[in-house]
Amino acid sequence: MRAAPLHGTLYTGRVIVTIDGVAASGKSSVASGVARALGVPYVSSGLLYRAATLLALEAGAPLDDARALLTHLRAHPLRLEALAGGNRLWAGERELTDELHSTRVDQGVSAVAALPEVRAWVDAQLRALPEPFVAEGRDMGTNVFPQAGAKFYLTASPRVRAERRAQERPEDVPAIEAALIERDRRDRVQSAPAPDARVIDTGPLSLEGVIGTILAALPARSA
Ligand SMILES: Nc1ncnc2c1ncn2[C@@H]1O[C@H](COP(=O)(O)OP(=O)(O)O)[C@@H](O)[C@H]1O
Ligand SMILES: Nc1ccn([C@@H]2O[C@H](COP(=O)(O)OP(=O)(O)O)[C@@H](O)[C@H]2O)c(=O)n1
Repeated sequence: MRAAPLHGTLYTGRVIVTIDGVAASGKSSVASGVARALGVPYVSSGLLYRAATLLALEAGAPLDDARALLTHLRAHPLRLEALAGGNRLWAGERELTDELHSTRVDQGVSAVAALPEVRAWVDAQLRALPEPFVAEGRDMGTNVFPQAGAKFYLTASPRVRAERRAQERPEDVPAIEAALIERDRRDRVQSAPAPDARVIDTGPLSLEGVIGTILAALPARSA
């Protein structure tokens, strides 16, 4: 059953929406907008993979060495602050948020995210967060929160995504597009729409249009 948008309504007690999708498809911007409309936080799972990658790069640890990475993560506990307006990521007293979207983290993160031990570690962090929230990433609707009441998967062409990302990165559009295509390839194993997810091509839509499409598609209580 389709129901009216729920602006301002506070759901209680469970994960209500998962928003997965390819790189730079709009997941965090859309998740933030949906979460604010619903009056709940959103959770950016990619920040945990990015933080693990940054710490490994800083330590000079090989990005395919799961044991070294987990030792490092245990020594530097990470904390995801799931604010509706924008997530923040801390390692102890140090805030990492502004360092997590660099080109070197972009390039390394898929290798770190491919390690099953790291994925299990991230999943445990996410499942420990207090519900309700909107969760965004690659496998929120498939692996981490399969019980979610409403699931979405965002796509857009590589060129559209690169043009958007070019507003946020120092590289030019063709370089960003090539890097996005490569990251999509490396992420393919951990990124597929859940069978019950609604796929939305964000290319022809505005940010507000995507948020509105999701809000309009939510069931009355995400039951
Ligand atoms: N129609 C749209 N849908 C989603 N994001 C859009 C749209 N148009 C522009 N954007 C912009 O695209 C950029 C990338 O979005 P972001 O939320 O960072 O994506 P992701 O979390 O998937 O990497 C942001 O600057 C966002 O505002
Ligand atoms: N649930 C998730 C979220 C992110 N990731 C990994 O983390 C990387 C960064 O994700 P992100 O959502 O922060 O960044 P964008 O891909 O949106 O730029 C992805 O390229 C994946 O390798 C994942 O494997 N599973």
